[in-house]
Amino acid sequence: MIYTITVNPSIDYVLQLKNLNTGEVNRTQNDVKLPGGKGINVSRIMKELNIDSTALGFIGGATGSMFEELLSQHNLKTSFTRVKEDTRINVKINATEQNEETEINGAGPVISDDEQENFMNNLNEIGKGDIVVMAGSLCRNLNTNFYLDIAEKIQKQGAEFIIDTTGQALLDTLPLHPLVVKPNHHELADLFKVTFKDEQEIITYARKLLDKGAKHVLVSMAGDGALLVTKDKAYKANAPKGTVINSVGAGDSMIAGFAGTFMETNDPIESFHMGAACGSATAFSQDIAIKEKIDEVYKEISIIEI
Ligand SMILES: Nc1ncnc2c1ncn2[C@@H]1O[C@H](COP(=O)(O)OP(=O)(O)O)[C@@H](O)[C@H]1O
Ligand SMILES: O=P(O)(O)OC[C@H]1O[C@](O)(COP(=O)(O)O)[C@@H](O)[C@@H]1O
Repeated sequence: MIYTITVNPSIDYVLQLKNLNTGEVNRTQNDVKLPGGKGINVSRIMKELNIDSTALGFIGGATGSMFEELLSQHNLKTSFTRVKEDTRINVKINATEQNEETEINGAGPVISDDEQENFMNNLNEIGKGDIVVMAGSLCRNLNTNFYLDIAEKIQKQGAEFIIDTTGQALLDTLPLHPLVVKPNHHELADLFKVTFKDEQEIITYARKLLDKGAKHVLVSMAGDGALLVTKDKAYKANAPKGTVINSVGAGDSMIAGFAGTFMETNDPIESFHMGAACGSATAFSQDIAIKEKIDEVYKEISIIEI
């Protein structure tokens, strides 16, 4: 079984307007509320790929109830830990004529010690053969060790893990050998406080994550595609041409496609192909991609060794 952990889920409030003028009143042409958060998006893509997963995380308050209602139509297996404070609302602004996406993500609720303990106890059922995907930011008061504590616990119970987060929280878990990490190229540059001149430099820094313990490193590069880097080889997936509608969740979709396919095939290149297809298919969709779109985009992607 795959478990996804979204410590800090969100209601994604996606606003579409022609132009965003800061400091003025702006009116939307279209707006939708989606159940968001990185692990949630991973579970949703897995569902499209017909792979079973259980979504875990903290939800709370009236926004938490709304989140559950929004999620209910997706028929995911969930086992959330209820908390007192409100689930956050993340604002995503798509300015279509400016061709610009602006995101404002909330810090999330404060999680009490008891709530943290309930969450940890909920992980006791995870065991051998399971894969745990931990994704997204931590709620405002959680210690940066929180992911490390989870990784240590579920590894002792026999499970593998994948982590999609940034900064020190990511670096700390590398010695425990995550199955996959997927920084985007900006996050990878921030990790090492560098600026990349070209893809070869990206590959060099991706290999540093392998050296620190990651089993596979994907580097996503939005409209420029993605890289899969191994100790002695590197592969590139193209980003097919298409109309970008809402790229929120593209990275999560890539992880879901990679992890789900890897669990079934153990083949990193095929998994990379499916990951890239899921990422682009989501960028070309209003919401997280559906199966038909993923299949269509899959045919437009080639993986080449570089
Ligand atoms: N504009 C786009 N056109 C085509 N594919 C895209 C586009 N944006 C994202 N993708 C695909 O989705 C993947 C993940 O997107 P990216 O934006 O890099 O991740 P994140 O959301 O984590 O920053 C990319 O590597 C690419 O394969
Ligand atoms: O936990 P974070 O880093 O604040 O990100 C949360 C946001 O990430 C998303 O899961 C989208 O992630 P990506 O665009 O990086 O794939 C949104 O649904 C959510 O609002």
